[in-house]
Amino acid sequence: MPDTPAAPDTPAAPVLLGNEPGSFPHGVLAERHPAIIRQVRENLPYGPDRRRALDALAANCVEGVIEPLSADAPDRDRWTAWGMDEYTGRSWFDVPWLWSESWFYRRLLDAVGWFGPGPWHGVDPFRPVKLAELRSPRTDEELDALDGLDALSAAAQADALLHGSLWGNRADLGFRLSAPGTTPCADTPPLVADDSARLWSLLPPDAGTGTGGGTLCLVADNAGRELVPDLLLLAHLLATGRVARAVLHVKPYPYYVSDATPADVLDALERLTGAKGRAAGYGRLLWTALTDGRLTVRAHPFSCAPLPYADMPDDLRAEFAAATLTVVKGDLNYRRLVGDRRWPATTAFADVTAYFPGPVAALRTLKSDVITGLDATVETALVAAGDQRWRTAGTHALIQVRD
Ligand SMILES: O=P(O)(O)OC[C@H]1O[C@](O)(CO)[C@@H](O)[C@@H]1O
Repeated sequence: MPDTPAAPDTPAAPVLLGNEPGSFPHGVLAERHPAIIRQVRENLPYGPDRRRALDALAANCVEGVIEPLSADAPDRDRWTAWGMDEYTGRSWFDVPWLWSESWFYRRLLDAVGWFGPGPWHGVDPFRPVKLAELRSPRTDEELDALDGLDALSAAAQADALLHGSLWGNRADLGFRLSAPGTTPCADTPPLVADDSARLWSLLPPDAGTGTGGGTLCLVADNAGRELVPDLLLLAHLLATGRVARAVLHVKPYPYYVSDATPADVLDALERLTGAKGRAAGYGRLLWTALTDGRLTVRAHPFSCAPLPYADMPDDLRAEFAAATLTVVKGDLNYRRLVGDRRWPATTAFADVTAYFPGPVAALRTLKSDVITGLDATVETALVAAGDQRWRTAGTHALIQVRD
């Protein structure tokens, strides 16, 4: 399988595995995945066959080994190219953590009958939790707060929407299964890196007016309370002429519990168009932009690949190369962007993303060990403030740009 180093000129750090008891990746494989299966079992009335399959997966993912997809699996060839044969027979804990996690979600879809011919074909096992979040009063509050933006300067409005999209990444349903009630850490500033000025310099107002304006790719992460502010940001960028077109990349199938799929985009859009005030206006703008082609939704198979973006296929590479800026959202996408490795925290973000075919920005709250691009002073302060939970608790965030 491909194993392109994220940055040919930077010595590659070791790839993260899940086989170290007590480590964060080990906890995800040993505890979070079984908890996700229990949640899926409770949230939909699956029949005995599906329940048996879920129980079998619960045992296999903790105690078993990787078993190949069935011969008639529609994506068997793709997974073969992504390393399935190489890892068959190995413990889930002994292969790259990134690979193992993606494999979990792929096998979960088998267990619930997503690909099968039966009644559960195409039914998102995470839909109940996604919808509950989208319909929650918290979402109403966030949409109502948008009307307060009118009192701000244009620059402050843009920053508010950028930060809404950034911190929306904390609303991750899988994450909350094992990190309930995390609160921002008062000891160190919540933003560990802030390249927002560089980001805005790449998207000047009105650069997108006329026919030759720029395209923004936004590689989305979670549905619901992250996707809503992502859409608001896109609407604002289109409305202010900072971009002429936007491409929203989502997952082709349910993944990492709350990751956004095309169906989730429609649900979020409905939430916006059904809202009041500025939110509704943005909803209508996005609806029109979808119909006239200024906004497109992509669900590329590689979006669910268990591999870093350094291994992206040529068609995706060409898309990102043509964009004025690609904004990559969330923790998992960050791991895939820089490579899921034990980088020293001060490793230059520009070095580990040098392979990326165009300007790229990461908007991420920190929910796993991987981190790059920190100033040494920031790292020292974070470490001095206590334990290493700043890396994983979602209390800190970053905006990093490589142009
Ligand atoms: O939704 P996000 O921001 O990608 O976070 C998902 C993260 O949750 C985990 O599943 C566990 O932290 C990570 O593997 C992953 O990076």
